[in-house]
Parts: sequence; structure tokens; C-alpha cells
Amino acid sequence: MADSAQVPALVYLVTGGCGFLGEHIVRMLLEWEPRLRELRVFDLHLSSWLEELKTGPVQVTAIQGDVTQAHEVAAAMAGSHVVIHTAGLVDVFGKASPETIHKVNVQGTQNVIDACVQTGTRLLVYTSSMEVVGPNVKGHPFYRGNEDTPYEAIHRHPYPCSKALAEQLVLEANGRKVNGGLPLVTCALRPTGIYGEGHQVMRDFYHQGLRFGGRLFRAIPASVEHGRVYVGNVAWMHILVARELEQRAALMGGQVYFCYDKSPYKSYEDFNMEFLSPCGLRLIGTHPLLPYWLLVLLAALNALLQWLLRPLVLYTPLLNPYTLAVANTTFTVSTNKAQRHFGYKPLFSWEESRARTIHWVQAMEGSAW
Ligand SMILES: NC(=O)c1ccc[n+]([C@@H]2O[C@H](COP(=O)([O-])OP(=O)(O)OC[C@H]3O[C@@H](n4cnc5c(N)ncnc54)[C@H](O)[C@@H]3O)[C@@H](O)[C@H]2O)c1
Ligand SMILES: CC(C)CCC[C@@H](C)[C@H]1CC[C@H]2[C@@H]3[C@H](O)C=C4C[C@@H](O)CC[C@]4(C)[C@H]3CC[C@]12C
Repeated sequence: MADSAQVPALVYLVTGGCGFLGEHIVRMLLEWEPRLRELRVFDLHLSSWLEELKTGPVQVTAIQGDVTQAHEVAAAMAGSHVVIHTAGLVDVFGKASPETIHKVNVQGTQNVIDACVQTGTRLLVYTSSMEVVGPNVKGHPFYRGNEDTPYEAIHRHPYPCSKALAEQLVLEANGRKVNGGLPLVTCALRPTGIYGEGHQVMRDFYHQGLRFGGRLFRAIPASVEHGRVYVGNVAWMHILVARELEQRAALMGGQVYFCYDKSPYKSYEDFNMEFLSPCGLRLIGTHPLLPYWLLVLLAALNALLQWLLRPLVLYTPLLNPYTLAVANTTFTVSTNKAQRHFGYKPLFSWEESRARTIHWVQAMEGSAW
């Protein structure tokens, strides 16, 4: 790779670069990677904001493509030095079939690895997920654990299954010889629940609150901790890993890192209220308003309705047996592995992450603000 002197010589490829996380990675790379010569943004759906990025000093190349098509991935990758593979089908609501989720998340990742080998791209950073670990099907809590905390990772849902398989492929590919004879260096980042500007589920909660006259109703006990991390800090971790991976290949190659920052440990709903309260919404109840057994029943009913209605319409409510189990199981991380291995410190403080997210909610269309 090019010398670390500020010669803009590097070509980066970001798959899924138009998604929620991908957009933050793309914008941050342009701001924080002085060695960047060309940034290739590969996505199934290209966003219009890419156009405004094309006027800067770095060449931004938008590539409409599908990670499930090996030849498209290889063509996009030819001549690139680093690939950040963040494209994925994030579906825990039953919008896509299990086969499609597997195809995009697992076969798509295999195609990225194969393209690295074929084209001689040596550095691969993969966006994995906390869900590779848990919560598991038994609902065991993971309380402020780290990358070495023992936990029974057993999944049935297609999304965590696909992320676990894909992560395994990426880690196993570390050290494989790429075209030219040098070894591939890979590593996987595992964000917990990401929040921040552009977060679709936060948008959904906000609009649901507006429909209920500015009220949301507590469903999950406040004592259940759910790990959250600011999107800007997740993007920053990707940029640091990509930057350090070659120099620290022996230490970082084949490793996994949870994504973390200073966001507080709270329940999923209480955490959301950090942003939604200043935008005029209230969370009703200090305890869940419905007993848990009734929520389980409603979630099961939603699953049944989804199945019955599937021939007619796609019914994908937020509440289903899987989302209820994830929201209702403590899963939080406490680690400093990323700091020890590649000097990560969050770029955004909790106060700044919070302020930016609130500002985004307030600017949302239909906002009560
Ligand atoms: N959102 C979270 O809380 C969270 C948490 C942990 C991990 N992740 C992981 O982070 C990554 C990004 O997630 P996100 O929340 O930004 O999701 P997103 O849906 O906003 O972004 C995913 C992007 O991938 C693209 N994509 C999907 N299928 C594709 C295909 N076949 N070919 C090319 N591009 C395709 C989409 O068009 C989209 O732009 C995913 O891999 C996800 O598993 C997300
Ligand atoms: C029970 C209802 C009242 C609340 C439903 C909330 C539910 C939609 C939320 C809760 C937790 C969320 C997941 C969690 O933050 C982490 C991830 C990992 C990531 O890889 C993909 C997204 C996902 C699964 C979040 C999806 C939305 C969930 C389930």
C-alpha cells in the first residue's frame, strides 16, 4: 500500500455505502482519510446525495450493483486497496424471505471475499453485528460483556444466522493469499443497536408517537439494558480499522471488535426517549402497561397475521416474537479492545451524539417540533 505520507493514492470501496451506516462511513472517509484518491460507493440503490460529493478533490465513483452478483462485485473492486463491506439485508420484521437474507448477507459476503482474492485487494473490513453473539434463543442476558465473554450463541432467526455465517467467512478468509501472492487481512466490527441521523426504527417510533397524540406506551421493563452506539462512532471505528489494518495485521487480522462509545446503558425505550422527549413525546408508565404474557401473545398474533396475509399484503409490524425477545433481553457490552488494538476513542461524546440525533428528529418531515 502507499506510504503513509499524505499522498492521495488509495482507492476504497464501500459496499452498502448509501445505507444508514454506509452514508456516515462515506462522508467520514472523505473528511478523515487524507490518503484517499478514489472512493467507490457500491449499492443496490444509489442515493441522490452522492452527486454533491462528486465536486470535491477525491474522485467519488457511484456504482449501482448487487453483492449477490459475483461479477459485479469483482468489477467494482478491481484496483481498490481497501474494501469496507457494510451492505446487508437488515430485516428482523419479515419483509424479505430467509433465502433472500441468506443470499445477500452470506453469499454476498462470500462474493466480496472471492473478489478480494481475484483482484488482489488486501484489506477487508466487515460490518458484523452484536446479533452474531446474541441475544440467543434462550434469552440469556449478556451484561456488559466483552469479546471474550463466554455466551451460548444459538440463533434461529434468519438475520442473526446470516450475520454469524458471514462473519465466520470473513474471519476464516484472514491470511488467504490474494492475486499477487500477499495475504488478505480481514476483521469484523460488531455494532450493538446503532442510533443517530437516518435511523429508520427511530423514525418509525417517532411517527407512531405522533399518531398516539405524542405518547408512547412502555412495553419493556426499564431494568432491561440494551446496547446502543452512535452511528458516527461506528463509522469512525470502520475508518480507523481500515487505516490501521495493514500496519497491525498480526494483531488485528482475523479479530472481532464490538462497537462501543459512551452512550448510557438503558432499556431500548428509555434510550429512545433521550431523543424523543426533547421532541415533544412522552413515554407513558414507569412499568410496562401490558403484562409480558400478553405481549408474547400479541407478537405471536402478529406473526400469524403476517403469515396469513402474505399472499395479499406484506404485514410487517415492529412487534413480533423475535423483536420482542431482543428488546426484552439485556445485552450490553463493556470493552476496550478497540482502544488497545488500534487506538480507538469515540469521535463523538454522548452529549454530541445525543444533540445531533435530537436535531435530526426535530428536522424530520411531519415533526411536532
Ligand atoms: N442498524 C443497526 O442497528 C445495525 C447494528 C449492527 C450491525 N448492522 C449492520 O450494519 C450494516 C449496515 O446496516 P444499516 O443499518 O446501515 O442498514 P441499511 O439497510 O440502511 O443499509 C444497508 C445498505 O446495503 C444495501 N444493500 C442491500 N442489499 C444489497 C445488495 N444485494 N447489493 C448491494 N447493496 C445492498 C442497501 O441498499 C443499503 O443501502 C449491515 O450489514 C447490518 O447488518 C446494523
Ligand atoms: C417490543 C416493542 C415494543 C419494541 C420493539 C423494538 C424493536 C423493533 C427493536 C429492539 C431492539 C432492536 C434491534 C437491536 O437494536 C439490534 C439490532 C442489530 C442489528 O444488526 C440489526 C437491527 C437490530 C436487530 C435492531 C432491530 C430493531 C429492534 C429489534
